[in-house]
Parts: sequence; structure tokens; C-alpha cells
Amino acid sequence: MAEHNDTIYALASGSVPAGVAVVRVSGPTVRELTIGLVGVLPTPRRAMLRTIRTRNDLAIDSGLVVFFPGPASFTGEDVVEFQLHGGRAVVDALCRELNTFPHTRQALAGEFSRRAFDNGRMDLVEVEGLADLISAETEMQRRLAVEHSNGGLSALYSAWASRLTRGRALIEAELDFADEDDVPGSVSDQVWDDMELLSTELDQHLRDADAGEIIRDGFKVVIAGEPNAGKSSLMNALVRRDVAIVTDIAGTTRDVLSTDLNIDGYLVRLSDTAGLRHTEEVVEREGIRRARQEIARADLVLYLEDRSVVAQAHDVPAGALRVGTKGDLQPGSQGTYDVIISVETGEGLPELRQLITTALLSKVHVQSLAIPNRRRHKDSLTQCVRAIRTALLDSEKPLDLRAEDLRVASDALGRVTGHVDVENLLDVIFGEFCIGK
Ligand SMILES: Nc1nc2c(c(=O)[nH]1)N(C=O)[C@@H](CNc1ccc(C(=O)N[C@@H](CCC(=O)O)C(=O)O)cc1)CN2
Ligand SMILES: Nc1nc2c(ncn2[C@@H]2O[C@H](COP(=O)(O)OP(=O)(O)OP(=O)(O)O)[C@@H](O)[C@H]2O)c(=O)[nH]1
Ligand SMILES: [Mg+2]
Repeated sequence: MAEHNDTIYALASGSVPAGVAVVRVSGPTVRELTIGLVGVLPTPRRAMLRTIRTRNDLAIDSGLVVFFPGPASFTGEDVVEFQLHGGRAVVDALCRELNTFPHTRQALAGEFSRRAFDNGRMDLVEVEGLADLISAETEMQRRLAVEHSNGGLSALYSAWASRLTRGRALIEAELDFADEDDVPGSVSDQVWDDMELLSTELDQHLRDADAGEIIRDGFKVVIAGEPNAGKSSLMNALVRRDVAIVTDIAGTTRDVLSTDLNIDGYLVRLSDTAGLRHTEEVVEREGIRRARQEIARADLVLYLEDRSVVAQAHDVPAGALRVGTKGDLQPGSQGTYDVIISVETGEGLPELRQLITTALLSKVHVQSLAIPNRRRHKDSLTQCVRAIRTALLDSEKPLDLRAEDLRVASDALGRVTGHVDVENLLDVIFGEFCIGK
């Protein structure tokens, strides 16, 4: 049903009603369809004000029409955009009319980008960057997504892919034509030097993957501690809203409750959890299980302890910030705590915020935003660097097997961008050596 060569259309702008709505159309019948609706094919890439009419010559709306001839368009196909008045019925009327054209249907989710990818307009990293750009809510998410969607990361990967391809080509050449004069001896030595360098660069790059994931998915801060420590009260104070239930009954919170914060342009995902204690109560036990799971996944744990209760803190997770609570009830020295707070007086809250910010900044500190930001990237790049390392490890191994390791590395890198890398291997062989003569 969903034919690949259909012409597809969709509302590309946000929900109606709105000031202006953009309906985007892409596919092989865009030219006829545009002439049918507005009478002419507008000058490419110039906004033109036209009345858009049905077959029966009824005006749908008058709006701006922009025609992008393929392949120099977003999808690589002919594209036309109608910029209409953003009313529900206006958009519906145009979509209804578009549907009456042959082989023309509503686009599936992501189908414009899918076509852009299939037509080589974007690679996978750029497609992912575009998706991230659309869902970005904080400034740093936006900067990371722009870097990726504009090809900043892809440029790095294609440079690395070329080095791998060149290395393989030189080794293949040495294997195939070792007895001929044209191939300089020990070229493979240079290759291995460069592969050594490449593996170092990949290692360095992979070290930034955690920062990339934190910028994209948020810095996960988990509030943990014994029941009644004041966890939910702190959650409410930090987000300045009454999101979590607070009572003096120990064991109030059971579910994990998460709220997003924006700190210095970074997304911070704050979670309130059930108080940790031994209990036979089924619901609370499940809450505590979830709390522990959340703690295990945290980038930062705030471990809260009620200073007015004499208790020995156990269960403090490694690396947690120790927060003494209810500072108003019992003034005293800071002791083993990183900070003492009171949600009643506000004491210590600015200091705690600063501690969170410092922990966050230490984890997202990077030189460039051309960094991996998905598990998928990290996994494939890890496979890539492992394969290079395998090739380097045993210099006594036959050259063809070492070349095979490099092929595995190329494929792993190619999976990140969605490129497959075989055809240009030949190009490089024939390009660098006058083998054919
Ligand atoms: N109206 C409108 N605004 C939009 C988009 C769109 O599709 N329509 N975009 C959609 O996401 C983004 C811009 N992305 C685009 C990417 C490439 C081309 C394009 O036509 N590229 C050609 C020509 C480039 C040029 O003239 O320099 C090319 O790359 O060959 C258009 C939009 C954001 N703003
Ligand atoms: N005086 C004082 N009371 C506080 C402070 N913070 C919390 N409380 C009180 O301590 C009690 C428990 O607070 P919660 O925030 O519900 O504690 P919790 O850690 O979320 O508790 P559970 O969800 O049961 O694990 C409530 O009665 C709060 O009003 C504080 O800074 N000063
Ligand atoms: Mg609570």
C-alpha cells in the first residue's frame, strides 16, 4: 500500500490553528500536481503568492508556493511547499485535494527523511541529528543536534572511513602486486602507523561518548535516602513546584517521580524515589526495588540524611553527594555532609544547586560537539577500534588476515553512518597506483 515511489504530503509545521501552516509534498508527480493546484510551476526556490484551487476551480486558500526541483531538495525528489493560512479546515481542504491526485498519499512518520537518506541527502548520523534537533528542549541539546544534523560528526567519520579504505587498498595492493615495481615496498608500514594513530583518535572520541549521551538524554540526578529524610520536599524545592507528595509518614513515596530541569542550558532529569529500608510491605518493596534501579543508572546520587534523627547511614552509594536535611531543626557543624539544607528556610539550597552544576559540568566537558551521543554509535565505534587493534596486535599474522580485520573495522564504522564501503575500495586502488599502466 505505502508505495515507495508515491508522491507523499504532510503538514510540516506545528499543530493547527496557527498563523501559517506549511504542507510539504515530495515525489515524482509534484510538477503536474503543482500546475493543477496553482496553474503554473513557480520559479524554482522562489516564494510565489498564488490562489490554490480545486479541480472544480474553487479557491482553497491563497498562499505562498515554493518549488524545489530534485535532486537539490530536502528529499532529493521534486518538492513543493504550500504555506497556507493555518486553519484546520484550510489544511484539511488542501490535503483532501492532494489525495485526489494519482499515487499521492499522506506521508508516513519520518518518510521525508527516509527518502532524503535513501537518496543520499543525509546519512544516518545526520538523520538522527535532525530527529534530535526537532525534540531538543535545551540549548545544549540544540547545539549538539545542529552539529550532528549539519554533518559535523559525519565529516569526521568519513575522514576516518577514507583512512581505513586507503589502508586496506594499500595492503591489498601489496598483496596482489608485491612482485611488481610500481608498488613501493613496505607501504604497509605506513598503513600500520596510521592505523595506530587512528585507534588513538577513536579512543579519544569514545571517551566523549558519555558526555554526548548526557547532553542528549539528560544528566540523571537521583534523590535517595531513608524514609522521611526529606527527599520529596527537596524535589519540590528544586523544581519550585509541588510535584511530589510530602507527608510526615515514612514510606510516602513509592513510584519514581521524574521532573526535567534546565541547568545552564543542559537537560537535568531529577528523580525522587522511595525511602530505602527493610519492609515486608509489597508495594513499598517494589518502590524500593525501583529506587535501587534508578540509583544504579544515575549520573549523580544525592543521598539525603535527616540530621535530626540519630541514625547510622548505611547504603550510601559510592560517589553520592551526602546531603544533611532539616538544617532548621538542629543547627550544627557540617560534619561528614557535603552540604546541609533546609527546605523550610532555604538554607543550603543554592550551595546544593552549585554542587549539582559542578558535577554536571565535569561530565559534559568536551572540546567539540562532534561526539557520539547514542549507544548505537558507541557500540559500533567500539567494534571498529577493536578490529583495528586486532589488526595491529599481531604483526606476524598473514597480511590478508590483517586486511580482513581492517575490513571489519570499516564495516563497523560504515554502520554508524549507514554507508557501505566496497565500491570506493577499488577506486582507491586504481587511483593511487598506476597498476593498469
Ligand atoms: N520551508 C522549509 N523550511 C525548512 C525546511 C523545509 O523543508 N522547508 N527544512 C527541512 O527540514 C529545514 C531546512 N532544510 C533543508 C535542507 C535542504 C534543502 C535543499 O533544498 N537543499 C538543496 C539546495 C541547497 C541550496 O540552495 O544551497 C541541496 O542541498 O542541494 C532545503 C531545506 C528547515 N527549514
Ligand atoms: N523542619 C523541616 N521539616 C522538613 C524539611 N524537609 C522535609 N521536612 C518534613 O519531613 C517530612 C518528610 O518529608 P518528605 O519530603 O515527605 O520525606 P521523604 O524523604 O520524601 O519521605 P518518603 O517518601 O517517605 O521516603 C515531612 O513532614 C516534611 O514536611 C526541612 O527542611 N525542615
Ligand atoms: Mg517522598
